[in-house]
Amino acid sequence: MSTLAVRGLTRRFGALVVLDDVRFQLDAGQIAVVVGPNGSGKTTLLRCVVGADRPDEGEVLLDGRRCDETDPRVRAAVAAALDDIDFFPDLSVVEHLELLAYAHGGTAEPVAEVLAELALEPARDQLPATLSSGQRRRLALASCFVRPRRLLVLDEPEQRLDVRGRAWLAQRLLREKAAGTAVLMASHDTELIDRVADRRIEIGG
Ligand SMILES: Nc1ncnc2c1ncn2[C@@H]1O[C@H](COP(=O)(O)OP(=O)(O)OP(=O)(O)O)[C@@H](O)[C@H]1O
Repeated sequence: MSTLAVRGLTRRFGALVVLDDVRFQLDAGQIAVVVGPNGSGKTTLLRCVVGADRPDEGEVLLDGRRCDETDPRVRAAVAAALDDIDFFPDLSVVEHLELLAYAHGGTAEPVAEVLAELALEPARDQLPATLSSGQRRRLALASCFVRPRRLLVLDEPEQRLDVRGRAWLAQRLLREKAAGTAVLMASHDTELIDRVADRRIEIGG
């Protein structure tokens, strides 16, 4: 059974049909990259997959069950970094990561490594309001990697990463794949896509 199955997904905003009968499957250890021009609906597709937006038609199945973000099993399995990440204003970087790890049934063990990988160690005790936009993006990514996950959903994870960060990202995604995580991501970075993608899901254009 596929980790993720998307069937007949359609999303309209007024007269604008953004997603039109999108369908695909994603197995454990596969990386699928959603590609398409600006405004083609990549973010909308990812939002529908994680339950942050509701499709007008179609369904999203996780392990054969309808994906509902209020289902604890779904929330335990899906780690996502989309655009709209909010942080608790009074928790530091390291406190966020530890909280997320524990909240999803993990331990704080991965936190030190993830802080180092994402160059967040110097900011570990800062509050979110004091972070640069790049550090906020990296904290959003870090939030996915400190917790248990079987499906990872990332919206343009290359954004605001420098050359070293992008090299790290490719390696990290390949490690996710090797560990059996299913990865669904949107990206405009052709080099990254060529390195990691098992499959391209083309929408729009
Ligand atoms: N809540 C909304 N209400 C109305 N229109 C919306 C809404 N969300 C998205 N859209 C429209 O849907 C289209 C697809 O947007 P989306 O953000 O999914 O594209 P994208 O492929 O991720 O774009 P980009 O590559 O620029 O990030 C755009 O025309 C956008 O304006």
